[in-house]
Amino acid sequence: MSETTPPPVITIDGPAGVGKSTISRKVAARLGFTYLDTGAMYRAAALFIDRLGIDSEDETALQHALATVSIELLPAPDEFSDVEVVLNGEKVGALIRSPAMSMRASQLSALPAVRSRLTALQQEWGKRGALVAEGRDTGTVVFPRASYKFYLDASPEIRARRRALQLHAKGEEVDEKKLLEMTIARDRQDMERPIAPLVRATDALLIDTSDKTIDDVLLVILRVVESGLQPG
Ligand SMILES: Nc1ncnc2c1ncn2[C@@H]1O[C@H](COP(=O)(O)OP(=O)(O)O)[C@@H](O)[C@H]1O
Ligand SMILES: Nc1ccn([C@@H]2O[C@H](COP(=O)(O)OP(=O)(O)O)[C@@H](O)[C@H]2O)c(=O)n1
Repeated sequence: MSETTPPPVITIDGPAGVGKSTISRKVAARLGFTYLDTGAMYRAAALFIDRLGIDSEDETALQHALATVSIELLPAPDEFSDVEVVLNGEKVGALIRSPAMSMRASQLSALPAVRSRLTALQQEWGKRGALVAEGRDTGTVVFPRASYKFYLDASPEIRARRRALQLHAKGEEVDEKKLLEMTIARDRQDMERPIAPLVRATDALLIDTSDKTIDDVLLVILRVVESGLQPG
């Protein structure tokens, strides 16, 4: 029996607010790949669990509930917008993007039942076509054999500032000091969890975006991908 080659996958991981979504959307648009926002799936799962009021310690109840949950990602209308997230038929985009939901998603994403279900759903996406996947563990756990892997980084201060500007542009009130504290706390939580922690894959290219524009970062990634230099 002949094995078919899986579609190509590019992974882009990194801490909160570093530019993963912005860059991934652009890379996907340039290459004609599908953009997979795995963080949006963790956010939707957190909302789902909280709405049901499941005890997060109850692994069996979590597994049972998550077995049938439907989390769809609809393509963003343009390369500047977030993907629309449909949770069991309901559009929940506006509900899952708040700083409070970011923290909640981070807490619940440490649970084994949540990780195993979402990882499986993400790997299904990988079978359907070429992907740019972004999150925390896309290069380490979800797609360890990805064709190209990138890890974006920048100081917490720079990331909190970018996030503050982003929320401000949406007309939201922002306490930048609090945002910085939350960014640091969330990174620590994501990096210190035992399962699929945020860590650079040994074969991922590290890009420090602190002094780079969005276009600079895009160019670095496209150069690597188009030159075919990074082995999968
Ligand atoms: N290199 C960069 N320079 C300046 N701003 C950036 C850069 N990369 C991303 N941004 C901005 O930072 C904010 C957060 O980016 P986003 O892509 O949402 O991060 P993430 O998906 O990693 O949380 C957005 O407003 C985005 O436009
Ligand atoms: N592959 C992923 C993606 C997100 N997550 C979790 O989901 C949370 C929200 O992810 P996100 O990518 O939407 O967050 P931002 O980086 O956009 O702020 C993270 O803080 C992680 O705890 C994860 O555990 N694994």
